[in-house]
Amino acid sequence: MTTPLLTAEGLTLRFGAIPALLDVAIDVAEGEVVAIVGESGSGKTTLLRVLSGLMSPDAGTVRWLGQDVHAMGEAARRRLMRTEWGFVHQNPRDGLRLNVSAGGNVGERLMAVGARHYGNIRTEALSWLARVEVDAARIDDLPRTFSGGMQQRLQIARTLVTRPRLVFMDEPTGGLDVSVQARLLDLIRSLSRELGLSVLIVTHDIAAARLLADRILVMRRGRVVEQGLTDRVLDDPQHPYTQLLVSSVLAA
Ligand SMILES: Nc1ncnc2c1ncn2[C@@H]1O[C@H](COP(=O)(O)OP(=O)(O)OP(=O)(O)O)[C@@H](O)[C@H]1O
Repeated sequence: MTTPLLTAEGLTLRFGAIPALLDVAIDVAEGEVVAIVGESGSGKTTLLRVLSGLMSPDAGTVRWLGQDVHAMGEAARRRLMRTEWGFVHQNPRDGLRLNVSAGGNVGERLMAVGARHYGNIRTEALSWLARVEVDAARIDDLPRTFSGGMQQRLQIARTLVTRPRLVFMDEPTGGLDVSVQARLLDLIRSLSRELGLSVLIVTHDIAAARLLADRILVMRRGRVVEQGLTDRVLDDPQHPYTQLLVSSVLAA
């Protein structure tokens, strides 16, 4: 078995009386897509924030290649965010710079990891715009003139251009039209396979989890109530809550 890139155990975090995370364990292997599903308020976003070091747990550890994420210090964590990790936010405005051109949004990430040659940066930005199906003619336009789906595809290009090993995605298709969602999910699936990315995706959309994920974790009230290979969890759910979740999708 390959050594996991990210491992976490015993994660517990309370907001006052609210237990957002209770003894959560998770790991993500190289090239693996793991979906975290569950109802609103079950702790999915909090888990993503704790795993990516944005928030400290009351108890438990998170390790990246064996290194304690919460003990490594802000500078080292920021470096990880620029290099080996990527983050795709639900709202593209949280992941893009709206007053910078589309090409600039992609190019400045390359500059942040040391690229200096303007021609090469522009060529790479153009190639990434093509990969995420944004018309090359829009390279100098500001993202605010883009549709929601285009902004999200641009955010993906900006995130992936530096070839991270692990990408955290928080409801990346939330708030988009159904047809736009489907196209975006296909894009995420093909890029993650092509690049051998590890992805940790939070979603309340079971269909999205089925399409993308190798493994699923089901959360409820801060706990992981069930986890396993995607087909096993969705076709033969063991926990009553997962059964409810799956049957409510089938009934919809
Ligand atoms: N900063 C905070 N202060 C107080 N309570 C919080 C805070 N962040 C989250 N919570 C609470 O912790 C619990 C888990 O929230 P979280 O956002 O992680 O759930 P979620 O599964 O991501 O929900 P959603 O799908 O609606 O985004 C909820 O009860 C929420 O109200």
